[in-house]
Amino acid sequence: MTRAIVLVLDSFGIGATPDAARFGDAGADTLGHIAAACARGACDLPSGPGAGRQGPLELPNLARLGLLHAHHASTGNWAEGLTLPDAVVGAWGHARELSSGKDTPSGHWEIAGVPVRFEWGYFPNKQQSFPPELLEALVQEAGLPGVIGDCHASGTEIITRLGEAHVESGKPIVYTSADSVFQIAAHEEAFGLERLYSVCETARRLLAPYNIGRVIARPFLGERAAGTDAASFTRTANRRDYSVEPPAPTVLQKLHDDGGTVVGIGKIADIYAHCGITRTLKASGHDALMDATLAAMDDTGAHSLIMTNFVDFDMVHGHRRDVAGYAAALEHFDARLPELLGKLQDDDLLILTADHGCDPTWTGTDHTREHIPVLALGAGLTAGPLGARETFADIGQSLASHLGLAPMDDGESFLPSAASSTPLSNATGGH
Ligand SMILES: O=P(O)(O)O[C@H]1O[C@H](CO)[C@@H](O)[C@H]1O
Ligand SMILES: [Mn+2]
Ligand SMILES: [Mn+2]
Repeated sequence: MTRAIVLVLDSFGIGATPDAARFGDAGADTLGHIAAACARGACDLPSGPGAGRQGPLELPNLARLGLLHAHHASTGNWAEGLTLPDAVVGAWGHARELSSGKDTPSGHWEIAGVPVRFEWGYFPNKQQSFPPELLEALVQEAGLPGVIGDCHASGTEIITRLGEAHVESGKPIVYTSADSVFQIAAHEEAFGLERLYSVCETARRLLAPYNIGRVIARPFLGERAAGTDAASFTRTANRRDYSVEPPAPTVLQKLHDDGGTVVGIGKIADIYAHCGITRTLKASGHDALMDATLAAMDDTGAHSLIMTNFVDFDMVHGHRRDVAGYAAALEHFDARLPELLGKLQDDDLLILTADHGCDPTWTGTDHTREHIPVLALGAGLTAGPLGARETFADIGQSLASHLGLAPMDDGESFLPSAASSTPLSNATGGH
């Protein structure tokens, strides 16, 4: 009953990579800087989302899997204020990225054994970011009255700034970031959700010559409150990503082609451009994503991969530079981990990891080039260090080995060559 469960904590970096300076990210450390802010009392949340969180960061279950040791190996520092576990039960390490970008598809594809060795196209951070001929073609082919935006922006800031102009004019808001991305924001009701998706599909087609990784639909709702100047626009859960296909078959594709089952939860199917996905479970919010993961563990049989992307760390907290919210989300995720550990079966391999960093204390609103944690349990692994991994693809190679697939072209497996028969129930103390 060989299964693998991969949880991607989107943007949960554990310290800058050796090449971070090239990205302006030398010194970035998502976990370390959140921990430091919590330790100095800067992340107390008396009310609102995450209410009740206060003081030093507490991640006892992730710490037992080796998170703090992995962060220490990555940065040379112990994350401030966290309690070291009595015993580490997992195999832990940190990995650097071979891919040229620090974006979500690159990170996920490399985790699945396929690094991105080519350079993506990017749009410059200047007044008019997009080529005029591209926007003209989009307006023409999608039958739009025009577009507004045309710049680098944070998605929440730009709808606050331009939401009303969009609703009044019917012109969608187009913007980008340090990622290889073309994002389109539009009001779900005033503009229409299906119409927004259709405009995104047109954009996806027109962007082919520009080598852009993703088009993202960013629907929102809200209005200007009557009699005031305050407009409140909020993004909805109906975001949709239109990624190009991975440059080579990922371990998901290989498992799928081998007759296995690949369950993609949350954004996973979109990120892999629906390549190699057997079943998609959509869910919004970390609780629903965790619930869907637990349900999938209950009803997914042998020769399978369950992969979940926990997007709110990145989308709701990292890009918003919301340090306290990120801390609360981590603690909430940690508190739910025992439920998942309790469902592991003896032949399961569990991997917790990330796809890039998004240090909420860093300048700007973009991702940060960081090591990712590699926390693994099962498949004959013994508790202890996996060392500094040269590529995220070591995860994909380990998955291929665990699932009995032909080796991937990249990456080195960290599983013991002949998996020992140490049952998971012994390693986790009964979980
Ligand atoms: O600011 P928002 O719209 O959340 O966008 C962020 O999310 C996108 C995907 O990670 C990135 O391109 C970044 O710009
Ligand atoms: Mn991401
Ligand atoms: Mn992001």
